Amino acid sequence: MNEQDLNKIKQAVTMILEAIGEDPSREGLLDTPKRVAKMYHEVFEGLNKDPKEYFEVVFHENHDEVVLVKDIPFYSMCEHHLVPFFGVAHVAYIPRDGVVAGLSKLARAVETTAKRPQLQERITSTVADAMMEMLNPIGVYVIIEAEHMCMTMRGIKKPGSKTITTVARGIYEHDDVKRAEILSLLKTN
Ligand SMILES: Nc1nc2c(ncn2[C@@H]2O[C@H](COP(=O)(O)OP(=O)(O)OP(=O)(O)O)[C@@H](O)[C@H]2O)c(=O)[nH]1
Ligand SMILES: [Zn+2]
Repeated sequence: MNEQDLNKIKQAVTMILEAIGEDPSREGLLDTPKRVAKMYHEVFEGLNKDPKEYFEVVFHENHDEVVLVKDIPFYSMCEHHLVPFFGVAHVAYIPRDGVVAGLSKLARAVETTAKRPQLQERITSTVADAMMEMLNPIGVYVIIEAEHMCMTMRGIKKPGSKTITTVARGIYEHDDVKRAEILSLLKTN
């Protein structure tokens, strides 16, 4: 985000403050437009990145069973209301021909994908598709559990409600046993 874009956000935030009946020149709000611009720069920085990048470097290891990184925390912004939704992602895949990714890269792909105006379904499928394309694994299974603040603090107001999305690619699309394996691994501590 360049200086011009940051200024656009600052102006917009000043206008919002005016529109809600606040006084943007009072002491507590003086730096708010600048702070919000900085925050948007941070929470939307995934817009400039492609999660596929993280899978450009791979290792070769003779491992042909599941690799699961679970409970990856993430924060995102709902694209309809620009309020947060957050939770955990579980990313599983079965390498093909020993092509494995660094474990942190699975978490990085989730984080980068989440840092945009998003839908939970799209985060789930983007991560799965990036891994399918770059690692050509036997299969990928991504599960995301999240709480949407647009459903808790406003609107329908259902605090505690959780949304779970799953995306299965490759073998996971039609292999119930393989999917059940992941679900049972998610239950273990
Ligand atoms: N599918 C999907 N829907 C989402 C997600 N985040 C928020 N939503 C929904 O997006 C919808 C937007 O609906 P609209 O009717 O256009 O907006 P609204 O009047 O503010 O809707 P309410 O939340 O029902 O008050 C709502 O039903 C939200 O719950 C998401 O990640 N995936
Ligand atoms: Zn929303």
